[in-house]
Amino acid sequence: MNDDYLEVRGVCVDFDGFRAIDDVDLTLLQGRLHFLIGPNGAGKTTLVDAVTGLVPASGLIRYRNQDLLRTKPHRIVRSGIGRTFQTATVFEGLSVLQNLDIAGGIHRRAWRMGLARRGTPSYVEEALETIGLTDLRERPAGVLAHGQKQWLEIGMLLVQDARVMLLDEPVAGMSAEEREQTGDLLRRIGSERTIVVIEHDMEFVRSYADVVTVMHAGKVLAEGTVAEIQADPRVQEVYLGRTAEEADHA
Ligand SMILES: Nc1ncnc2c1ncn2[C@@H]1O[C@H](COP(=O)(O)OP(=O)(O)OP(=O)(O)O)[C@@H](O)[C@H]1O
Repeated sequence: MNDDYLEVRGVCVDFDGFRAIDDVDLTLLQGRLHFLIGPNGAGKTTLVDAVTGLVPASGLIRYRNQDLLRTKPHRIVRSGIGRTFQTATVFEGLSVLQNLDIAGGIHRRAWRMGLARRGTPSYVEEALETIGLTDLRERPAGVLAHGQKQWLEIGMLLVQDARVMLLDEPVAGMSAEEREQTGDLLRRIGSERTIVVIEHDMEFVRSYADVVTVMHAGKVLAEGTVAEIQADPRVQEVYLGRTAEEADHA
């Protein structure tokens, strides 16, 4: 196996004596769409916070032989790990292109020099193309549709050259069409990246997940394909049971 995977071993996060993440093990492989599901409060966002250095954690989180628990958040970004949050964090008053400029800060010098001579650098053009916003590049991000803002955020990770993308509920609030476009986008960019999606939308999980990890009360309850997860009685009890029942009545 190459070293392009994220390894989580025995990770714990405590908040004033409350154990929000409890001895979590995960191996996130490149080229698979990995989904993290579980009831509210299961610890999904906190786990992503631990990987990106936003909360202190114990245990081991390693990417490309780098120990992330001993790495500062901005260096974690530089080492190729990017994330989105539940609410979009684009700069609404700035254009799509300016948002990508800011996100590509690691490359900024090269771009500034390049801009004077050659216009928009190729990696920004590629990101615009990939997220489908080429024609909207001069638009203020604030006027974009909800789905387009989420795609811009993903574009911002692309220009950062994030090899690992941790996406917190990227399709929340999207129309069915936007969800499908997002799923296709994740498939395209996921073939050469490690992508982890926190998601509540089970229809979306069923359509796009290669691997699903179910969290409950800070622990990994189960891991497998959608079919394996759905057949697991422990998962049905804490989480999918409710969803499956709802699906039966739908
Ligand atoms: N900064 C914090 N201080 C104290 N407790 C926290 C903090 N952040 C999260 N928690 C608690 O940790 C637990 C896990 O929260 P987390 O947000 O990671 O869950 P989640 O699975 O992402 O839930 P949701 O699906 O609702 O987003 C919850 O009980 C939450 O209240």
